[in-house]
Amino acid sequence: MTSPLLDVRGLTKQFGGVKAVNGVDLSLDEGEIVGLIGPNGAGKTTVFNMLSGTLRPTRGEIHLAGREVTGWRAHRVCAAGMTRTFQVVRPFRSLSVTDNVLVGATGGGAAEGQARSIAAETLEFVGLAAQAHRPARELSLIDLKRLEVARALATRPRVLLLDEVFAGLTPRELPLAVELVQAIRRRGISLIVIEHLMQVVMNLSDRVVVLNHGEELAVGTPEEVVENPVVIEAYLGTEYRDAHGL
Ligand SMILES: Nc1ncnc2c1ncn2[C@@H]1O[C@H](COP(=O)(O)OP(=O)(O)OP(=O)(O)O)[C@@H](O)[C@H]1O
Repeated sequence: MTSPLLDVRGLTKQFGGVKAVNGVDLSLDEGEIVGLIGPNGAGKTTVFNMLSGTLRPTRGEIHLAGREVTGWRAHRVCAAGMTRTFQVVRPFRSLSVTDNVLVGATGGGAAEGQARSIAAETLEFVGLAAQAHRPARELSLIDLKRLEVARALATRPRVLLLDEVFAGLTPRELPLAVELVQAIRRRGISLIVIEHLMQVVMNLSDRVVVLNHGEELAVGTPEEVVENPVVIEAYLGTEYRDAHGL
């Protein structure tokens, strides 16, 4: 049996007396999309912060493509092939769209000339080529989300961690964002997606991991998870069950 691309064991983060994340195991196979869900404060963002190197785990191990990367800083984790987007997008607002993506490309280790071609190709891929020269502050919300994804993609990751990229989008925009994530996977990139919108989680995920109070409450296919009484009780609520005839 081959080992997963990302293999996380016993991941724990303690803030003072609070265990924000407590002994979480997580795996991600090549080409897989895993949905990470759970109530507010469940520990999802803290998991991403530890995986991407912005927070050092209190305990646990993170293995990426066979290498242990536990406690590595973000730029090293990124160079090893894993990067994230942020829930609240934070581009350099006065820089052009292209220059924002160049920051990602050079951060991923590309030299100047190569970074330019990566940036141009990535903007084309996410549908922002026509906006390349505009300052980031002029973009609409969906285009800012595209830019956030482009910045992360330009580092050429094998694993991309998406933190609520769908939040705030209109019902007409959601399918476009879902299609973008599917296109990213078709490029051979594996993804973990934090998401509150169950419609999106159900559409995208091969597997879903449910966190609650920092611990893993359930893991399974989207269908298994939404029918799990423990998940309904802790997160989805009986309204969800009734609305979907479960
Ligand atoms: N830097 C920090 N210092 C202290 N406590 C923190 C810190 N970061 C997060 N926490 C706490 O850790 C817990 C998990 O928070 P986290 O943001 O990871 O949850 P989440 O599942 O991402 O929530 P949301 O869905 O609201 O984004 C919360 O109780 C939060 O208050």
